[in-house]
Amino acid sequence: MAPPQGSRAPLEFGGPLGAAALMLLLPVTMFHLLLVARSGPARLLGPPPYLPGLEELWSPWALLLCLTWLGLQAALYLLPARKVAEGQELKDKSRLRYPINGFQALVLTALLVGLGVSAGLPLSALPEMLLPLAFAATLTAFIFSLLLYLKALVAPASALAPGGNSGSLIYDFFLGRELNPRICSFDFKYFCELRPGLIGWVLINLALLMQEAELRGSPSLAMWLVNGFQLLYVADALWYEEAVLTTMDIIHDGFGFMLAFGDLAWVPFTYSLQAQFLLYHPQPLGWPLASFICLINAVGYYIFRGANSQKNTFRKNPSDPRVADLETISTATGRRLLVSGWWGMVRHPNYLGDLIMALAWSLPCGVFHLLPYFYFLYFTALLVHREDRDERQCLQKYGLAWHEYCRRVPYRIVPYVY
Ligand SMILES: NC(=O)C1=CN([C@@H]2O[C@H](COP(=O)(O)OP(=O)(O)OC[C@H]3O[C@@H](n4cnc5c(N)ncnc54)[C@H](OP(=O)(O)O)[C@@H]3O)[C@@H](O)[C@H]2O)C=CC1
Ligand SMILES: CC(C)CCC[C@@H](C)[C@H]1CC=C2C3=C(CC[C@@]21C)[C@@]1(C)CC[C@H](O)C[C@@H]1CC3
Repeated sequence: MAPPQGSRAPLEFGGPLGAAALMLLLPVTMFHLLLVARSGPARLLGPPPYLPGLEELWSPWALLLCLTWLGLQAALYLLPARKVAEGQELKDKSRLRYPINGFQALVLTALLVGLGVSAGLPLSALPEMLLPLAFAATLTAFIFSLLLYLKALVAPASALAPGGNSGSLIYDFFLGRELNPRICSFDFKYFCELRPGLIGWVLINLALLMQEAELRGSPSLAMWLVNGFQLLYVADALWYEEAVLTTMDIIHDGFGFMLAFGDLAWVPFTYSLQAQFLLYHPQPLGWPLASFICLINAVGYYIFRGANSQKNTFRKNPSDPRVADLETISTATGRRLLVSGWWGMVRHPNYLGDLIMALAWSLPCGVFHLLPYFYFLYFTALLVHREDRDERQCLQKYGLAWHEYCRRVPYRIVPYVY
């Protein structure tokens, strides 16, 4: 299939071969983690305890649950929003509108789940269903990506993403062809990025906490910490939902298998790994160490939130008194770049904060297993790669001014290290 004119971009993720490998590797890794988390030795690098048969993976009930969850989140997305935000300018100079009601969806989901549990909904049975649920979510993501690929075939050229239209079927299916696939005002990518996966992640964490309470009389301190930290992270993402409109996922990447699988399966089933590990491998944790871990998470959150808010405030209104005194450099596009404050310390201070939090989420699981540190390791790789992609895009956008920024702020993520 010929690529549409004018939309050639350098291939990422190792081209079609890399995309094919990732499409296999990502689901295999997710199932591996789900299996080893519940096994005795819980070895990240060892073989899985056994290979599950199709009868253990496939359950029509799990698929029904998965689709009901998506339906519920879609219904909450369609409720009246406190605000409707405009996205970045598109190729055709138009701007899309997005409802800002993600936090409301989180609160309403919590109320519904609370009502359900008090009426006898067996939430603590969810951990037993993680394998078939993950399988159903993977299947859903695959079929959904296929439909998105087909939808893109009839989309106008102006609706296509810069990156996912190479002409290679595998590569484009993986990266996604259409930038903002929508039906009427329902934006699939924006919906998936923040709602079903992130809220599903905290729901799975809660179910694991409840099962631990059933098994051992009460949830452990380690389980409380992991639940609390990750709930804060998800609530923050939904509270500052508008900020996602300026991420490269929304502005640059198409919606294909990578994001569909990432949002619907990878996030809920692998980001809940620490809580899964703790259910099967309880870890003693005293208050002094717990307080120290809370401090690490607080430092990470302070940097993460401070950096993200500073940039978002500056991008919305550079004369805002909170950012007006910061030093900046001008670029040929008319937009300026911050060179003092958080963004003068390293070029991605928000990634640094995020990584510190990732470490704090693993520490309650002790230091004798590598498995709960998977998220930290994977996330380091993801952010280093993401940072590299972002730098290339910024260089393209800002040219010489970006070189000047790199000269003034030489470190990327960790001061004096990287
Ligand atoms: N938990 C998870 O799995 C993931 C979490 N994240 C988190 O999501 C958040 C968003 O991350 P992400 O979308 O990658 O990128 P960023 O929020 O870091 O945004 C990068 C953009 O910021 C702008 N920018 C860069 N430097 C400056 C500067 N000095 N002054 C002003 N603007 C600048 C540029 O865009 P422009 O100039 O066009 O505004 C650049 O493209 C982060 O906190 C990250 O840690 C991200 C990925 C996965
Ligand atoms: C599994 C693949 C290799 C990659 C999948 C990537 C996705 C899981 C992530 C891509 C960007 C994401 C962002 C977030 C969650 C993970 C994904 C979807 C946040 C919503 C997390 C909370 C932050 O506050 C904002 C993030 C934006 C990017």
